[in-house]
Amino acid sequence: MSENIVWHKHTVDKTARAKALSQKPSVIWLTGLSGSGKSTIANLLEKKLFDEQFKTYLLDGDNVRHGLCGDLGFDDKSRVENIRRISEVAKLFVDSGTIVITAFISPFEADRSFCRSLLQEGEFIEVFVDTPLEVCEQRDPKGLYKKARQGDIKNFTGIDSAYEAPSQPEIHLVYDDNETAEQSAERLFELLKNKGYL
Ligand SMILES: Nc1ncnc2c1ncn2[C@@H]1O[C@H](COP(=O)(O)OS(=O)(=O)O)[C@@H](OP(=O)(O)O)[C@H]1O
Ligand SMILES: Nc1ncnc2c1ncn2[C@@H]1O[C@H](COP(=O)(O)OP(=O)(O)O)[C@@H](O)[C@H]1O
Repeated sequence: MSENIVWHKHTVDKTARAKALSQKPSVIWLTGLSGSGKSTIANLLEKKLFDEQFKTYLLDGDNVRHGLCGDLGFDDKSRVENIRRISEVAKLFVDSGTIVITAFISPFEADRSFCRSLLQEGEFIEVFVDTPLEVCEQRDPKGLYKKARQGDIKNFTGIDSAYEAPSQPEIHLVYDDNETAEQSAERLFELLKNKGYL
């Protein structure tokens, strides 16, 4: 518990780091079903930001679950703990002056709100990658929906585990049948710029 632990205030703080990096640190939080395009779009978006000299870091569900959250499964309690840890890590990155992109299903509104509550006003940008379940299931890039339908995976989001869609995301990236992943990433990039988040 933290009752006997005192917070150290450092001389070099977030404001100084952000100024040195000439950018507005933030968390661009992508949420959506498995196969909705979070990882693909996040990856393409990071490349665009990187190419424009922004200092970024991408936290991705599958990767984080190999290390920091390698001990967690997919029951509701594990998902809550997963997002709690990621939120705290994202906050540290923001403190370092970085623009963080996250790509997690993050199915529960309360957990996404928790991350928002850790940050200052304007630092949390929720992006709803709103691809319908039928499309995600048809894509099935890792064959997981097939396994879930066969009963080989339990608690699969959208099948037998809940997804709570964001009610007021900063950006609602609505699925477009004719759009490539590159075009979706470009659309997101332009929305972030036009809304003044970058
Ligand atoms: N039961 C179940 N439900 C959903 N997803 C599953 C499951 N089992 C494994 N996977 C794979 O794990 C990835 C999701 O991890 P996340 O950390 O993003 O999930 S969560 O935010 O804690 O809900 C998810 O990655 P994405 O497909 O990129 O979303 C899946 O590849
Ligand atoms: N417009 C699009 N945006 C994102 N992904 C798309 C799009 N069109 C097709 N895809 C494909 O859909 C799949 C999405 O998988 P992925 O990015 O891993 O999703 P998630 O991280 O949400 O599970 C990839 O195979 C990607 O190439």
